[in-house]
Amino acid sequence: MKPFVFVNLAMSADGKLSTTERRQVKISGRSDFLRVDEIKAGSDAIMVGIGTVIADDPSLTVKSERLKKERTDRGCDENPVRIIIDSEGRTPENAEILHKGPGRRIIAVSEKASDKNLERLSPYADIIVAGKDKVDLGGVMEALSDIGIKKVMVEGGGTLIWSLFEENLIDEFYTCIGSIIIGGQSAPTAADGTGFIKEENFTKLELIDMEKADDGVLLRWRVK
Ligand SMILES: NC(=O)c1ccc[n+]([C@@H]2O[C@H](COP(=O)([O-])OP(=O)(O)OC[C@H]3O[C@@H](n4cnc5c(N)ncnc54)[C@H](O)[C@@H]3O)[C@@H](O)[C@H]2O)c1
Ligand SMILES: Nc1nc(=O)c(N)c(NC[C@H](O)[C@H](O)[C@H](O)COP(=O)(O)O)[nH]1
Repeated sequence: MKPFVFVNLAMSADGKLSTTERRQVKISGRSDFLRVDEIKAGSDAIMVGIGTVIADDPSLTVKSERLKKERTDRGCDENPVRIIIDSEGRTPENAEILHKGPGRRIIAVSEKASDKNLERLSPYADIIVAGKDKVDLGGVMEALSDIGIKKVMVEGGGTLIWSLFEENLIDEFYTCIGSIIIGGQSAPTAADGTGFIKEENFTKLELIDMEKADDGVLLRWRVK
C-alpha cells in the first residue's frame, strides 16, 4: 500500500525551479502561496529532498492561522508530518524544518548514513532506514502508509521528483508556471536525474484542470 502522492511546484515559463546557483526565487504570486498553504494544510505529510533543505532551508509549516486551527480542530498537528529524503543523514541540526512549528518530522535515510549522523538527528526526527545507497522511495511510501499517512505532498526538488516519477510513485502533478524566464542549462527543472531514454518509458499525463493564476497558469495533471 502507498499513500496518494502529489507534487506541487512553481516553475518559470522556461521550466526552471530556481537559478543555476540553486537559489530560490519568487516565481508565482501571492494567490499561489495561499493555494499552496491550503493544499499543504490538507495533506498528512509534506516531503522534500535534502538538496532543497540545503538550498532553501524551508520550514514547510502551514502559514494561515485559520488553516492551522482547522487542522487542530480535526485532531491533527498544526503542520503535516515533515519528511526529508536524505540518504546520508546530512540534514543540518539547525535546519528550520527541524525547529519551526509543532509536529512530527521524519528523516528517511539509506544504509549509507553513519551512526554518528543518525545519533545527531534522532533528537529532532524519527528516522526511517530504507535502501542501500539511495533512499528506497517505494519502501518509504509503504512505511508512511503503515503509520496512517494517506496523502503526501511533494515540494521538490527536481532530483527527488525525477526518482518518484521513475518509480511510478506519483499520482498527480501540479505546476504553477510563472511569467518569468530564468534560463541556464544547469538550473533545476521539475524532473532532473537521468531522464527517460525510451519513449515507451515516458510518464504519461492527463490534464485534469487549468486556470489562470495572476500572470501565469496553474496546471493539474494526473499520471495515467
Ligand atoms: N520552485 C519550486 O517550487 C521549488 C520547490 C522545491 C525545490 N526547488 C529548488 O530545487 C533545488 C533543489 O533540488 P535538487 O534536485 O538539488 O534536490 P532535491 O531536493 O531533489 O534532493 C535530492 C537529493 O535527495 C537525496 N536522495 C536520497 N534518495 C534519493 C532518491 N531515491 N532519489 C532522489 N534523490 C534522493 C540525494 O542526496 C539527492 O541529491 C533548489 O534549487 C530549490 O530552490 C524549487
Ligand atoms: N508556490 C511557490 N511559488 C514560488 O515562487 C516558489 N519559489 C515556490 N517554492 C516553494 C518553496 O520552497 C516553499 O513553498 C516555501 O518557500 C517553503 O518555505 P517556508 O515553509 O516558507 O519556510 N513555491
